[in-house]
Amino acid sequence: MASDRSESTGDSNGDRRKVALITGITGQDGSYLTEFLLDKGYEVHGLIRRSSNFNTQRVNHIYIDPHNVHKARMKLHYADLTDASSLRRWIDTIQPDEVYNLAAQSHVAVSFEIPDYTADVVATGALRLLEAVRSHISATGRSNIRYYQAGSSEMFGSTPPPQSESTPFHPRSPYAVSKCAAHWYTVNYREAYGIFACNGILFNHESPRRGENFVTRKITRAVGRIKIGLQSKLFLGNLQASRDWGFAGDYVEAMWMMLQQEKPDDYVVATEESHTVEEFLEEAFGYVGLKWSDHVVIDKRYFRPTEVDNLKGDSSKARKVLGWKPKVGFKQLVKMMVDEDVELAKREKVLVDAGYLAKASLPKVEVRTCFQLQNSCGNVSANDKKVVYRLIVVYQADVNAVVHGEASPGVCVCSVEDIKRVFPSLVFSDKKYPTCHPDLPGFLCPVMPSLIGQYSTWANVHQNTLYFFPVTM
Ligand SMILES: C[C@H]1O[C@H](OP(=O)(O)OP(=O)(O)OC[C@H]2O[C@@H](n3cnc4c(=O)[nH]c(N)nc43)[C@H](O)[C@@H]2O)[C@@H](O)[C@@H](O)C1=O
Repeated sequence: MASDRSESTGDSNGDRRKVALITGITGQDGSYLTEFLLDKGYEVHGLIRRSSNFNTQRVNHIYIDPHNVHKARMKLHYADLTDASSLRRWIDTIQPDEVYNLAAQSHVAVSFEIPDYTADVVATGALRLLEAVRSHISATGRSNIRYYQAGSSEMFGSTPPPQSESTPFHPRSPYAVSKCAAHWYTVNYREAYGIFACNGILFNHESPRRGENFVTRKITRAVGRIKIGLQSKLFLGNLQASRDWGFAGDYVEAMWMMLQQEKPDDYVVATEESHTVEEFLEEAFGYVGLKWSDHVVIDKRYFRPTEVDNLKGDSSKARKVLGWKPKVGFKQLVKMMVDEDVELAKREKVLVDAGYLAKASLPKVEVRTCFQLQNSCGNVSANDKKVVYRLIVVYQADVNAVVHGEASPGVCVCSVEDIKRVFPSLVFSDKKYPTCHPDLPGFLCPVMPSLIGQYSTWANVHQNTLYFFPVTM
């Protein structure tokens, strides 16, 4: 994996290539920036974290066997923002012209769960990298090295829009506080040591490569799977939060532009348009002819202890000084993501239909009527016209993942259609297992929460078992 820069830093004319070092190269932005820099003729080195699973999916299409030194202009090295010695060693070895610090624990909600780690990587990690650059310059005299720090609109937090470079920060999560620290470390190293260091304050930027637990991708993945019949419900948190969503491919160009200026500075990068999560839903589901309200269920677990309500950037400085502007608008971005995720769902469907995905992710399912449960509603006759039957699934996390597109164990109530979609091989006999009343509304019948509370405490309710319960109308 490792190599130094001396093997391949010249192009075919013998001119020295520019060399970039990227932390976070395996992420969404890292992959787009790598493609962008390779197109510009750079040699790109990426620092990656050791993981027992391969985590390089987003750059695999760029990777060329490093034994082919003339072609392999992207190289990967093991390092970690929590390991100062690895950062200094790779900067000394690679001798980059430009350093892009894109690595982070970047999930805002997760930062409430692992605040210490988030601060270590996002805040102190940036400090370690700046310090590695500073000490490298001091040891080698290579003072032309340029540093880019990935800042975030989350730093503005509760400060009302529009937000520009002069808007005060009011961070609302451990992630955002850590990004503020990284921002000010960068300013301080610029002022204290004269390092060419820039902060890009990027508003939300999305793409088909976005991680699947950020809200836009979570929505477009679900739209694809719902459209293809692999999923029926989507669980989300606060739909009223508003974000300025742009296309990640456009934003990496702004990062590079900042480092090509005469003087280092800080820039807001944004589309200057803001939409709520609900508007994103409307656009994404509407694009494939679905109604989001038929599928979305609000789940409190996705609400954050402190929310950022409204982000809308003022990127006039970047537009004026850098000459940057976004090429992809909101509708085009949603369309691009949904199109890709419908294709992805089609590929998943092939595996499900061939029995491969189902084998891996679905346990065997048993079907029972409530009459088979001890002390249950055996006194209700299946022929009683006042009684309609609901299907209750008691399931494990992996079945749940298919039913809901989420992953937590529990009890859920769904329609027979949902169950048929999830378990296509189940045979439903009207005689043996009565189906739901056709007029029964929606997904969760109003009487069902009490039933769930009642039955889920039963000792003899089995996992991976479908139960029919009678509901008196
Ligand atoms: C610029 C900034 O951009 C990103 O941070 P984010 O804005 O928190 O992004 P997100 O997609 O996680 O949430 C957007 C909004 O959507 C709401 N929301 C509702 N329901 C769900 C939900 O189910 N999941 C998620 N993730 N969010 C949900 C959630 O409460 C929030 O208001 C990161 O790249 C970050 O690294 C960064 O720097």
